[in-house]
Amino acid sequence: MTRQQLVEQIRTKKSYLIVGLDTDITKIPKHLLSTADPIFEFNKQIIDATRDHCVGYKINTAFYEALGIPGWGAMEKTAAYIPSTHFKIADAKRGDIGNTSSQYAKAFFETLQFDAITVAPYMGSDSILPFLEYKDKWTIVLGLTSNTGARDFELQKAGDELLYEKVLRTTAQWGTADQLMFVVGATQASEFTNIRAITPNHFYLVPGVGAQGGSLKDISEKAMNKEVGLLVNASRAVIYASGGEDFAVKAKQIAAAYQQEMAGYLK
Ligand SMILES: O=C(O)c1cc(=O)[nH]c(=O)n1[C@@H]1O[C@H](COP(=O)(O)O)[C@@H](O)[C@H]1O
Repeated sequence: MTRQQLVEQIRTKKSYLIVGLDTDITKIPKHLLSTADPIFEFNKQIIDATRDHCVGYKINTAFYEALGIPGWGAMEKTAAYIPSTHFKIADAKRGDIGNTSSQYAKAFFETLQFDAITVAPYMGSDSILPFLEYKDKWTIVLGLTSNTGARDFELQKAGDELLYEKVLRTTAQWGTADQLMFVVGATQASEFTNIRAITPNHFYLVPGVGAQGGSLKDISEKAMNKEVGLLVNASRAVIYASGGEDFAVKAKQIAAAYQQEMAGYLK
């Protein structure tokens, strides 16, 4: 999906919501456990219920990998079920020596046909460049993450700047804003203005609203650019809005509420 298509979809729907499919077999409603593929069945109903309110889905691969082959199967089926109109993110946080990253890129961009993948920048340029060779796909580099551990490295000084600032400035040179995004945690409000100043044109994938307590208002007011430039993810707050048989109805209500709030922030 091109940047222009993404922006158009956001403008049309008045939403920059990404629904996170962090589907945990221990948290899905019990009545689904007797179906042939409970994880896929849950995702399918969540997608059907929320698709009008969001612009994409983020599959957190950990929840699928944890289940072995059945989990991988559910991920493949879910990825194929996501409508082609929607942005499809593999939240896999990969990155390794070059020839290994090439295989990760092939797995997620070609075999599973995701539009985007999250990658960790710690190993440097040769670990990221194989993803960026796919010019029509999106590489989403961890910038400033939402977790408390962001203080351990990302918010430490690296010379005369913070490590995350160095990551943003350096990786922004490796690809264009048409193929590179950054993860910016919604919980890191004090840094939003600075981050936008360093990377004025990039899209951000913003996790951390909902269950982690980040503010949709803060990120929207401080980091939106003229092309919106934000994809805000909510996982648990949407998909586990109810643990009962009405889970999809409740997920739709929460997704619609995010959409409505987002519509108010769009310039
Ligand atoms: O890359 C991510 O998506 C990510 C980066 C980050 O800094 N923080 C973060 O929470 N995430 C992911 O975003 C999702 C957040 O889930 P909820 O807190 O349930 O909305 C999970 O899939 C996390 O793995």
